Amino acid sequence: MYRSQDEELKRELRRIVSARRDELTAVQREELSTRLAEAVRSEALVPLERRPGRPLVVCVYGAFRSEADPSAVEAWCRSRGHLVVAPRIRDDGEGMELRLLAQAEDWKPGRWGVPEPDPARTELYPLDGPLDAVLVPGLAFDGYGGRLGYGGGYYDRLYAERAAKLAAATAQARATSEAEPPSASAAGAGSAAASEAPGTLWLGFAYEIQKIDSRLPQEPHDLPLGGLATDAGITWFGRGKTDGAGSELGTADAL
Ligand SMILES: Nc1nc2c(c(=O)[nH]1)N(C=O)[C@@H](CNc1ccc(C(=O)N[C@@H](CCC(=O)O)C(=O)O)cc1)CN2
Ligand SMILES: Nc1ncnc2c1ncn2[C@@H]1O[C@H](COP(=O)(O)OP(=O)(O)OP(=O)(O)O)[C@@H](O)[C@H]1O
Repeated sequence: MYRSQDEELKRELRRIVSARRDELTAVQREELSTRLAEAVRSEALVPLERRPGRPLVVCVYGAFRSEADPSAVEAWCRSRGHLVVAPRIRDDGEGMELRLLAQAEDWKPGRWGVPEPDPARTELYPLDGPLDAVLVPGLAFDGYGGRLGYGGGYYDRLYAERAAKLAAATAQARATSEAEPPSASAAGAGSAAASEAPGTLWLGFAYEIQKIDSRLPQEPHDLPLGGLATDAGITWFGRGKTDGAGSELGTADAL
């Protein structure tokens, strides 16, 4: 079967970087994940706390295989009264939904053993609801916003579905406000777009050893990361890296 050069390269990189990650011992993974969580807290979330007049909403994931573990970020968010959400692969397998994780016990192993919010214990969170930061897992990252995942395209689709919903909500709010100016009721049912929430920070979350020097192949459907957090700190990737929820974020000076 025909396979493009990029697909071949991605396959090879997935193999190399996951092997490198698998070499970390459990103790090393824990130490590096602690450092990573500290970087995310101090360089991204604490600055974001200055922004909304509401608790932050932060999307984490449950680590599997030898992934960097965001559970310290999760615990910190709860201790500050912020909301924690996480993605779950929908029953149709075609995409992901977000669910509100009220407590650390709400995880359970899902498809492929990937931890996900237990659908029996957690509430759905609207895809176009306020979302301040999304920690994005991956196998390999470059220093230019490129990301390589397991190849399901799940995070790319989550980004695209949210952006489409936000765009629809914005169009709806605009149509309503044109119909009945300048009524406050035109704000449009509490969606992030209508409430003019600043954009969502899509932040890669990985060990420094997952960063590669060369540029990863990029495709139009790849989600635009605002930054990459590693145990060595956060690299920011310029402006306009949001899902369309409002003003741009993802540069340190925009925070
Ligand atoms: N913690 C975590 N959660 C996540 C992701 C992730 O990378 N990390 N994902 C990021 O998108 C999604 C899950 N994506 C995954 C995609 C493939 C496989 C997997 O095991 N694939 C098999 C091959 C399966 C096949 O080809 O049929 C394999 O690699 O052996 C696992 C997770 C959603 N949740
Ligand atoms: N917005 C989208 N709508 C439909 N399909 C998509 C979308 N984005 C990505 N895909 C599909 O997902 C597949 C995998 O994409 P890619 O190789 O970029 O995954 P990945 O980013 O490595 O994986 P993941 O996000 O699951 O970690 C591609 O075949 C692509 O067509």
